[in-house]
Amino acid sequence: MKNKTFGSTLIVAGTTIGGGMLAMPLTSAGIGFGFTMVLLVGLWLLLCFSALLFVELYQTVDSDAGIGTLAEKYYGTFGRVVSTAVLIIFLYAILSAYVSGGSSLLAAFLPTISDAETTTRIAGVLFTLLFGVFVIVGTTSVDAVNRLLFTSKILAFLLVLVLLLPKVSVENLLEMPIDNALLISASPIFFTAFGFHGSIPSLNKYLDGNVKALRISILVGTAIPLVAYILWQLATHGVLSQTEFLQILEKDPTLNGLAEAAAQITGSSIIGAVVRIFSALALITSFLGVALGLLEALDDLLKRVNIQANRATLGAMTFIPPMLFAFFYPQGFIAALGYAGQMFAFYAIVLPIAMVWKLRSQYPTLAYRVKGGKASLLTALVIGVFIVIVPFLIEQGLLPKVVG
Ligand SMILES: N[C@@H](Cc1ccccc1)C(=O)O
Repeated sequence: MKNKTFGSTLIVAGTTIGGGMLAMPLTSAGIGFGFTMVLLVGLWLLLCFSALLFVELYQTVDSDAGIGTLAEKYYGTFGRVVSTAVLIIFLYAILSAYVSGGSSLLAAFLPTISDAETTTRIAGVLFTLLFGVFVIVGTTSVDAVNRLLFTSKILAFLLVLVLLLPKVSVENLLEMPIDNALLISASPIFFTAFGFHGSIPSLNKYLDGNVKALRISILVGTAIPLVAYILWQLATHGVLSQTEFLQILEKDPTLNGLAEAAAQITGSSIIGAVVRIFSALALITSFLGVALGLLEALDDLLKRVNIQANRATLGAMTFIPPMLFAFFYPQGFIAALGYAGQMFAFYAIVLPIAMVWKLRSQYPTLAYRVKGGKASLLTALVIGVFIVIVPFLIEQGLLPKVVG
């Protein structure tokens, strides 16, 4: 595959732009466009910074090391166990969510087999097999199919923008938050929307530990979602007034509600279909990146206990649990997803900061070091930990509720 840096950039962007993007406009309905921009840029900085910390860390280990191996290097067996558990549970939970989303999408195109539930289960197996194969074959094949799917996703998105942007009114964009605290309540959703960090080890391996290439992939690969999110918020906030937006939320606080409203306002009958195509592609490209990260996290774990599993076995371990979960115990992964923000914040913010803290005293002269010194490490840590607490504050009634 030619130009792996380009491919890796698209895998970062493809994994990042997923379900989070679809939830964002509903979550920020009461915030107004201006303040939503502040949230977007701030969280992009935070998550891009933490991803670059992994680049710094990878200078000190083999290019095929997983996050567990990194954690063991700096925090011993305890580090390995905690980070592996958190990472794997998180990736299983969101992969289950993607399998379940993918199965209902695909089921709509299949004839009914026996009954609706069986059809959905069969669709889930087909969906997983269809896209899982690329993951099992390897990063090169994920790169190839992701280029195609990501390009289609961007085209669908551009079409949505073409339909919506002419209807944007500046007045809508200038609306202020109905409650400033909503900005904080919305932060966990925006935070995970910039997530892709479980896939960094796979990409580092794919790029043979090339620091510059990984850095570029992360910088450009997260800048693409930032631009897409800004345009998406511009379109949705600009087309709907805050009152209209909040009314939709009361009626149907899902993507369907949003697509419906957009269809009414633009008078376009195809917008609903285009939004749905876009969301299917968002789901598939995220599925690919997350599954790749999970497969290699399992590989890293097995190697540690001296088991050399081939990719087919790793594939079975990656895909069978989410399928079973999605079909037989959906409550289980929904419960796990409830803690997605916390698990994600742990392995994507707290863990790399803790590791880099040690790394900088052990290796003071490494070629690449993320700018900002201790002050930015501490600031990122405080913000990361605070975001973890937000859902609890909402539960306690100390912060207003948002949809997401
Ligand atoms: N950013 C992804 C979610 C995700 C978070 C963390 C890692 C991988 C994926 C989405 O919006 O759907």
